[in-house]
Amino acid sequence: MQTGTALIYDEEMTKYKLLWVDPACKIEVPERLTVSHEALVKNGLVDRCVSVPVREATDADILLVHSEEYLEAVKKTPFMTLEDLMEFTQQYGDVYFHPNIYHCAKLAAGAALQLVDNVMTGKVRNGMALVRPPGHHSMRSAANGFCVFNNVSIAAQYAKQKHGVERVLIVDWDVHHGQGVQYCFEDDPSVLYFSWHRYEHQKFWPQLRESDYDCVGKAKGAGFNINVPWNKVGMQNTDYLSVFFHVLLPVAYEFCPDLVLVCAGFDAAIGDPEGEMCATPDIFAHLTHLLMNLADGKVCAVLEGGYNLTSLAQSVCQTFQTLLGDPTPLPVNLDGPCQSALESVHCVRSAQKPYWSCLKHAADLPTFELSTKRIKVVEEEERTEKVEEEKNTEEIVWPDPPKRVSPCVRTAVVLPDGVDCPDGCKRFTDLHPDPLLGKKLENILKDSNDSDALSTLSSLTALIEKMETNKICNGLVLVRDVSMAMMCVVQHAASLNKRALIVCVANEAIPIDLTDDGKTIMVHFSSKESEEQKGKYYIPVCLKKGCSDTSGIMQAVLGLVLPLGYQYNPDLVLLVRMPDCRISESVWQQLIGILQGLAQEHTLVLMQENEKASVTPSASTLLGNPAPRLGPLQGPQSDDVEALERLRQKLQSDWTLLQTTAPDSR
Ligand SMILES: NCCCNCCCCCC(=O)CS
Ligand SMILES: [Zn+2]
Repeated sequence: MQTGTALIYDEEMTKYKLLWVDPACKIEVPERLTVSHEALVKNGLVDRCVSVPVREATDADILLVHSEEYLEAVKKTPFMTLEDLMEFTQQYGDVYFHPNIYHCAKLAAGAALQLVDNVMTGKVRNGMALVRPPGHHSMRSAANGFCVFNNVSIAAQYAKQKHGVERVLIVDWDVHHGQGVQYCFEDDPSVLYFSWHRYEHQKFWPQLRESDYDCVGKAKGAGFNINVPWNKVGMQNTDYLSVFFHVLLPVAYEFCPDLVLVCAGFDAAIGDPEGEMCATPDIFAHLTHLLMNLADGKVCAVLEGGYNLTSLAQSVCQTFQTLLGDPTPLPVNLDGPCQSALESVHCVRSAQKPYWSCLKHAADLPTFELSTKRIKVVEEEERTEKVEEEKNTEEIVWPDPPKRVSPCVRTAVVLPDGVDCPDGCKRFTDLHPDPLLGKKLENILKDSNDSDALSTLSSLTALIEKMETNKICNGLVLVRDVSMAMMCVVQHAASLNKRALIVCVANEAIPIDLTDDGKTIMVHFSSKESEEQKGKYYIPVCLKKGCSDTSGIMQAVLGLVLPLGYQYNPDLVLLVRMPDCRISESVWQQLIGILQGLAQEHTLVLMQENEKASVTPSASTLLGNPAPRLGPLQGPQSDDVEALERLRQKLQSDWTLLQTTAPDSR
């Protein structure tokens, strides 16, 4: 299995800067790279990465995206006087040139290509390039928004041409719309471009009509361009996650990319003068994690924006730690998305509905949107350049991201004799069995002197305690009686006052009486409608075709289990696979991989002891290896979707992160 995270950085890219007065450009400073790299050094992350050298992009590389006349023009800048540089700059918007910027722009693009080469040839699993100048605003024949060459667009074309990549997903989490990327691929169905961006109904830079949610791509590329406008500032972690759960991830899994490129701009983080958002740096740990089970883990992040040097450095470290496989931090107290974010999610899903089967049941455009659409057209004429007032975001403070310590044992296993311990795992036995355990579990144990059941259960309970004290990250346990073991875990977690999220894949309904006390929440996948409607903590997901229905499961995991799980914020995730369920191995691995974003990766996998064939694949994913791709997903069954939507309607007043439509409260 491929491992290793590439870090691509060269201090040469710090050797250009603004040589004259220009308020719009003064935030793009060399210190952006130095503080990021220094933070990586300070946190011991550079030593854990594979350092890959930069290279200069060749003319041929650059001509994959840019025109010859533009390249020839930029080639002249190293020999220009200051006056010439200022005059040359005038023809473009919100960008500046410098005698050394052409060299640095070739290195920035070349760094992205080095990253693609190393990931595609399997020298590393994933990585990030720390570069400047950024790229996503530059266009075929124009520099723009601090960008000279479109680093990520060049990397996408290069990956297709040199490595035969057929489908590239570009996730642009920078707070600005990468219009240069959109223009490059808007009629290209092999490159799915996703961007969220501060928009404020076209009042925010670059004030383009084509940045709105209804610009979905052109001709064959229709549906392969996804714009999520933020029409207000102050967006928080929950707003970002809501868009990943209800827009990006369902489409990304349906698209099933061979490669994921990230326009990793951190001006979307709190404290940034451009974005003026409120999402904290640790959110990038989760956004990165949520992409790492796509494309067999082939994720290449390339730095774009990010102008608050504190939040930039913290966000870069959060991203690298997740690429390296460190446990994600707890997603603390997420409330639901704000009204404006919800409207954007609603509008994007309805605009993309014709193109993606995962969205075929999405709601239509909210009525108010149709009316404001006309109003917006009217405002078009009135649009005036907003006067740039100095943003005093320097005063904003936020807590340091939590330490993310990897337990010394990543994956512990409790297996019957005769089942080998998978490489990288540690066989676990309870060294100090609790003599009273039989008594404590008598309500669960049918036969309290069933010695090996008792020993398994005591290992199970001891394993949970080792996870809760962060000695062990996650675990895999094979038992004879899965239901009984599950009840034991539920009871033990409750006794430790730990909140458990249980995801149970079965075929039949299972005998379990969950106390509705909120200490445990269970999502139960089965092929049978469960007659009793239990409280808000027991969520039956019925799939007509049962757990063999890949797209049905994935639709529910991404659109229901993830939002629920992130909002519930458990200390422990228990994944239970009932013997009768027919889930496919790779879907099971996706489930394990995706849900590791919760509970600081304290995932406990519970299976029947005869599922020996599943031990190695389950352990592989628990060890942090990416789950295998599922292939492009078909649409889920209509009646399953309708059942899921009924469930959403019922739950979303309690679990607001489940919402996908804005109440028509205009
Ligand atoms: N004429 C009004 C100026 C408005 N500011 C422009 C800032 C461009 C930002 C580009 C960027 O951050 C790349 S990620
Ligand atoms: Zn930006």
